Amino acid sequence: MASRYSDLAGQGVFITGGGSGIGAALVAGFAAEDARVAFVDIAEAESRALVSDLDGKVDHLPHFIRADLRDIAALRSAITEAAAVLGGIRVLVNNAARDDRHDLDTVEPDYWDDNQTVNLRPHFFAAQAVAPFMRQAGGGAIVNFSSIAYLLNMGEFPGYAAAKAGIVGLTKSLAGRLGPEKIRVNAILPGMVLTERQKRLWIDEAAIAGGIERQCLKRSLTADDMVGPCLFLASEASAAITAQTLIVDGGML
Ligand SMILES: NC(=O)c1ccc[n+]([C@@H]2O[C@H](COP(=O)([O-])OP(=O)(O)OC[C@H]3O[C@@H](n4cnc5c(N)ncnc54)[C@H](O)[C@@H]3O)[C@@H](O)[C@H]2O)c1
Repeated sequence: MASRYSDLAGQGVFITGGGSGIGAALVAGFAAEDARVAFVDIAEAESRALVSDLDGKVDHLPHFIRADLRDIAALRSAITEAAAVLGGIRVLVNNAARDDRHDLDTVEPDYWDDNQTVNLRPHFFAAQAVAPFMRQAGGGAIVNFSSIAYLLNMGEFPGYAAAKAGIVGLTKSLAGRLGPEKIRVNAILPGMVLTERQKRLWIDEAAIAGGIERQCLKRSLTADDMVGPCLFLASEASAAITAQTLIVDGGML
């Protein structure tokens, strides 16, 4: 892939949930810009396969760290390790999530807490942990993955939807706090993106057809469709953009 954002070359980039789905496309996309990438995931086999697959194709081979984002100590230690390996961190992409379906009538407090511990809490603590490295670098960019799902009144995942709405509030608050230090914070709201997990668990042919029917663009979105918008928000091409949400849904909303 031709380099589109040359200022990203050599920059340290930390991505959560980079082992599969959109995260894997982001790892490959930043690496293709010659960025130095580290990513965390719990999916070890997929993460190691991704690194092997990129071997020989990119200048800086991405660095995988196994870490469960529910464990904040492990997340902090992964960010410290990444900064040492990459020579600093200038970009954070909070991508990981778990969109498990759950029913209003049966959710218990433990489930709710665990859901937020994956879908919202790490976003704050990753930002807190990368901020010192971004200050050292003279600035940085944080991209948080939210979702259009919280705008669609979907009843099957209230905890996930609440977290995705929370990410937008978090994005705006962090942008206010970190803007004076030249750290920009924005959110991407993907639409229906056909990752392997989505196809395996939730999206059948009828759902795909229904989604395309609602979109202006009459094709399915792929993980690669999220890469350009994320590179843009990470790069100096968007130097004056912060506290914003970018909807990437093929025109569904
Ligand atoms: N796919 C879509 O249609 C869609 C739509 C809207 C928003 N999004 C958002 O885009 C982002 C990526 O979505 P995706 O579809 O690629 O998801 P995915 O489930 O395919 O991948 C998420 C990755 O995060 C990892 N992960 C999950 N829990 C983790 C944990 N506790 N610790 C470390 N890693 C963990 C998984 O192993 C996986 O590699 C998410 O924030 C999601 O909410 C996706």
